[in-house]
Amino acid sequence: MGGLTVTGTGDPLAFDLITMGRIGVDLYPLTTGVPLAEVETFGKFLGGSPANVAVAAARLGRRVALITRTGADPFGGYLRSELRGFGVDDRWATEVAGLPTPITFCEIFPPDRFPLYFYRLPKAPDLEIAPDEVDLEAVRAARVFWMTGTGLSEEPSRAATLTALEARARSGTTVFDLDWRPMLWREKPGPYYERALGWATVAVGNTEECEIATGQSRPYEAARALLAAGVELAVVKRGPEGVLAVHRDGTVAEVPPVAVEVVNGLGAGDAFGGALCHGLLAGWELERVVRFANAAGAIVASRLACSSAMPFSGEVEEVLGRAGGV
Ligand SMILES: Nc1ncnc2c1ncn2[C@@H]1O[C@H](COP(=O)(O)OP(=O)(O)O)[C@@H](O)[C@H]1O
Ligand SMILES: O=C(O)C[C@@H](O)[C@H](O)C(=O)COP(=O)(O)O
Repeated sequence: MGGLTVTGTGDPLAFDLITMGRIGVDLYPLTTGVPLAEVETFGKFLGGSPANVAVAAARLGRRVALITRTGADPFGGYLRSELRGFGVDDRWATEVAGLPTPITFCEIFPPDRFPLYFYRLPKAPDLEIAPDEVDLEAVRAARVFWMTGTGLSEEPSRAATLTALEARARSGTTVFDLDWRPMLWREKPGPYYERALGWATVAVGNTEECEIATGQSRPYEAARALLAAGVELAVVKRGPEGVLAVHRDGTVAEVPPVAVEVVNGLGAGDAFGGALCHGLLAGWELERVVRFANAAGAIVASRLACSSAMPFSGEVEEVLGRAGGV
């Protein structure tokens, strides 16, 4: 099977990747294995899954922008400055008056328990992205467009996300990150996930997210159900068990995990996502794309932070070399 081709409009100013959705400040304990009630020192990081994916791809040398909203407050300013520092274009990371920039705490209990606590009330500014504010020309021109399940949880973000998807009309590579954060939903996600799947060419999710999207949680069944829902490539992230990717043309890549000592599993999925975009943009064979993303995910699982922990290409290649990768 040949490489996976990402087509674009040929516009030299087009972004390699535009991600759309939430951003926030991650306030993560600087001590691990300690309950939140007893933590005394926290680190402040740019967070929010699609923001992390944008940072991950920028670290790998891609031209990236993020469509999001922050509060009109000092944390909003901090996030824009961080985006620029990470090399992510912040022109569409604008402010919403009257809503605070969200913050997210977590607890870190390695190797496999990392509960998240979202502070997004009364409403997260990123859910205020409106359809008429989205630069559809830029969205259409981007070689890869990435949106998330959480962006579908409330209006007007839901309409804006679906408008962006429809504008792409399945051209280029359009990724639906099945990203399921149940505490951020007040409705059943099924109908909205189904509509988004109809516009996506790639679906990525962990087994729980695949079950929400398709009713199937076993990797092969889930991948088949995602393909049946319309995508060309189904990617099932399996945490410490690695990854399964199945392409509509019959190509399968099943990759075991890279062994690491886990510090904080949060952010692994986003590292994986940014690296997946990078590999698809590079036109690599599916096996190489998935191995690269798998290694990027493992690297971030071995680090405390999410955004600032995203690996550079050389770091991923080094891990692949040690693991005997392709
Ligand atoms: N403990 C781990 N050891 C090795 N690789 C991991 C580990 N956790 C995650 N990864 C890698 O990162 C990918 C994404 O992590 P996962 O936890 O499945 O996603 P999410 O954070 O979205 O739930 C996995 O498919 C795997 O490639
Ligand atoms: O946006 C979130 O869901 C939480 C983020 O703030 C955080 O950076 C994170 O947990 C990312 O984790 P992942 O989606 O599991 O990679």
